[in-house]
Amino acid sequence: MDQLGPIADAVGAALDDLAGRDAVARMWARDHTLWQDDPTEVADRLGWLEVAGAMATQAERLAVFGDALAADGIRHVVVMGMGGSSLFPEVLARSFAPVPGRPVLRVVDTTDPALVARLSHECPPAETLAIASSKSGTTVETLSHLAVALQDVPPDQVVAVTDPGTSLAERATAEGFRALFENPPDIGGRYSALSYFGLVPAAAAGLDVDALLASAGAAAPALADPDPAANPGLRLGAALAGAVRAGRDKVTLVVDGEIETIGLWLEQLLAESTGKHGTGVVPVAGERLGPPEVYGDDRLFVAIGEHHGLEPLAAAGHPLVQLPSGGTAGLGELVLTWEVATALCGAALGINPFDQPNVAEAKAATNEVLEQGGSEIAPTPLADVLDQVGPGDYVAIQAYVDPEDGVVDALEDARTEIRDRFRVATTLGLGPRFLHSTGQLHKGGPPSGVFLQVVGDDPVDVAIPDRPFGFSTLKHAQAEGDLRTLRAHGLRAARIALSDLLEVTR
Ligand SMILES: O=P(O)(O)OC[C@H]1O[C@](O)(CO)[C@@H](O)[C@@H]1O
Repeated sequence: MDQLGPIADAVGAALDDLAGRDAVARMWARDHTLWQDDPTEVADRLGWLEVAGAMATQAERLAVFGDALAADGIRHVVVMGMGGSSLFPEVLARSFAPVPGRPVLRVVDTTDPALVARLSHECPPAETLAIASSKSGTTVETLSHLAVALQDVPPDQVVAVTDPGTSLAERATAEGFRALFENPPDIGGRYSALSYFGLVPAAAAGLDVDALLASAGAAAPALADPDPAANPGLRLGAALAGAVRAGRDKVTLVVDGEIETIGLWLEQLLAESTGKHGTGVVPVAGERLGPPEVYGDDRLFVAIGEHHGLEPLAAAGHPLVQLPSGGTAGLGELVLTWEVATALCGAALGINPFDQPNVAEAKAATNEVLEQGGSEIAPTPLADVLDQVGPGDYVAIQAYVDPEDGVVDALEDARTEIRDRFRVATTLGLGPRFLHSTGQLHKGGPPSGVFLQVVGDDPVDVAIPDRPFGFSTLKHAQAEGDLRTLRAHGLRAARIALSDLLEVTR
């Protein structure tokens, strides 16, 4: 049962507003004026509403594709993509046990050279299928990984998932890739989980695509119901918008262990969709659950599944929304419910939940650094930055490190310590993944972020074919470019020495 407490009035107002504008019906009718008069990046971004049904007609093709991989001796499937093109495959890889006799699914969405170097040892080229996933077909990380893969893997072990007509689609045909899956172009990256972007990796790993789609399909009628009592997406969207309006914009996700990594996907959906024009939901994913006294009065807790430790939070006056968890069997429903909620939250907040107006800035700054050469950035003492943290802020650790290194756990400890000491929300994003997820919110959302950037050293580098720089240079340029962009927005952002940040727990 939801316990909305201090945000109940604001949630009621959001529900009234959405009902008054006939929001649910207009959304399903693909009426872009629900969000803005200009149809650009709205009218052509609503294909996710019905994609589960459309994809059901492709289930046979996907099954044939998956069966053939196993028969051809493929043991590893590596998805190369960023943000919306890779995070749902990451959820699949981490939520489902490998299917016996089928390839193991893995995702690469980092420019950390240590991981890139390891990957080619851990996934022998003769047994590996590489999937290049990019809506635009132009994302530098994805194209760099593809270039590395093509050094060792023959084109008939490479697949492209992209929009029709992109340069990646042209390459798939010209270079004889094993398959090209052209995605419906009216679906934005972060809403693409139930399209080819999620389903091709699922089929390759031998997962039950039909079940995933059926779970979403079964949820659709309720999600189209204008009655909030019947529509969990409408209730959730109003709760998110009401929380933002009531100053509780730190939406803290507490997720069922089996599908824990859905938090990563939800983070990018919420942050990139709502974090703009100075407002938005600040999703807090993967933060350890604590006692009431470590939280400020800027939180809304959203729990998926049953958890110990929530009742004391509600009793202490923190608003709580509880959603059932269907585990892996309910993933399709969960995805569609949150997409509906996010789209309606955007309508209630008066923003377009389908664009990402600030993402290009950091990309441009990275290119500038690559062209002009990087600079030596002297680390700022952590204490100097933490001195600036106050109530209502959030501290975002942005770590350009090897995602599989133990340092990530140590950073989680540092994160918890900062949360407990300052009673502020904390996030931990791995670079450059977060640039395609929370990066939009950091720059365009509420200016309450305090950004701690750490950049791991690279004992080895990996060259990127056909580029004048390797992964290490790219990683450092991405970090520097983002730091410049955050500072250009007047935000509190600093490079911190990794050792200094880890010291915080001692
Ligand atoms: O699928 P693409 O075009 O490679 O883009 C990857 C990601 O980059 C972003 O455009 C923004 O960083 C996301 O919205 C998107 O999911």
